[in-house]
Amino acid sequence: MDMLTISNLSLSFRGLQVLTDVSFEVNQGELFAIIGPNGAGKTSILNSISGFYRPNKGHVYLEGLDISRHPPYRRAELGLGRTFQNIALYHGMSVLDNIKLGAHVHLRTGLLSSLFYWGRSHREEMTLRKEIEEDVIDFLEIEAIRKLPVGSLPYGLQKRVELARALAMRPKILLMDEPVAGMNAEETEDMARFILDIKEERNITIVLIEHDMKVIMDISDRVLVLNFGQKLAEGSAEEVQRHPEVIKAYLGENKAHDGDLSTTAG
Ligand SMILES: Nc1ncnc2c1ncn2[C@@H]1O[C@H](COP(=O)(O)OP(=O)(O)OP(=O)(O)O)[C@@H](O)[C@H]1O
Repeated sequence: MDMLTISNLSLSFRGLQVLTDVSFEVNQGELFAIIGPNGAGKTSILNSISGFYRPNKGHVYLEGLDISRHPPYRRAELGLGRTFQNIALYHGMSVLDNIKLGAHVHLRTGLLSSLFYWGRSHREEMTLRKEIEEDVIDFLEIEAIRKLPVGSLPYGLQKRVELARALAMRPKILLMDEPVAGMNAEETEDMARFILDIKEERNITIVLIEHDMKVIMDISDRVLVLNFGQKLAEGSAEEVQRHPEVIKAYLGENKAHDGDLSTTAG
């Protein structure tokens, strides 16, 4: 079964058509990239998947379950994790406290049961919390900065902390909006390696928006190309790179005259 199915999604804002009949599937364990020119609707797709936007038409299925009407917090509980284009962290708080905000999604006991069974549930919660935090901190190699305020860290590390918080939610699928935007070459390389590790070692499905074509070529299994809110092409990075419509729309018309123009599904 697909991890994520997007079926005939259409979205508009006050007459502005942002997405038109977009459909695609993401397989379990896959790294699926969405690319396209500025304003093509990439972030709007992520927002529709995570529930921040309500599409006018279409459905979103997570492991076959129709979550189209679920609010964002419910989708997060079901395993949808998310990182943002602009870092969404509490800058005055420590790295560890920011990560804790992610881990709390998975605490089993609600407030009421905590009042009745405080001793046991509290201990369980603390153990679970600690396990998740330690695991994520270790995995992303941020042990040395755990006590520092996020605002004092260089940009690349802040992005890594944001990723840590998303992982602390134990997602089945992680939506990432431009994870390497604004990073220098070394930070980009580190982040690309962590994204691959998340997929390969943790078996987490990833949907990624990115403008950095080298990163796309290096790490993605499949690529969807959007243009003016519509699907233009879908295939391997190699395939979409050679697709004439993609070259025309996205990579620059001049390239349409070199090389192989063999096509893939559109
Ligand atoms: N909340 C909103 N209200 C009104 N218009 C919106 C809203 N969100 C997105 N749009 C519009 O939808 C279109 C697609 O925007 P979106 O951010 O999804 O594109 P994008 O492909 O992610 O662009 P970029 O690569 O520049 O981030 C744009 O014209 C944008 O102005």
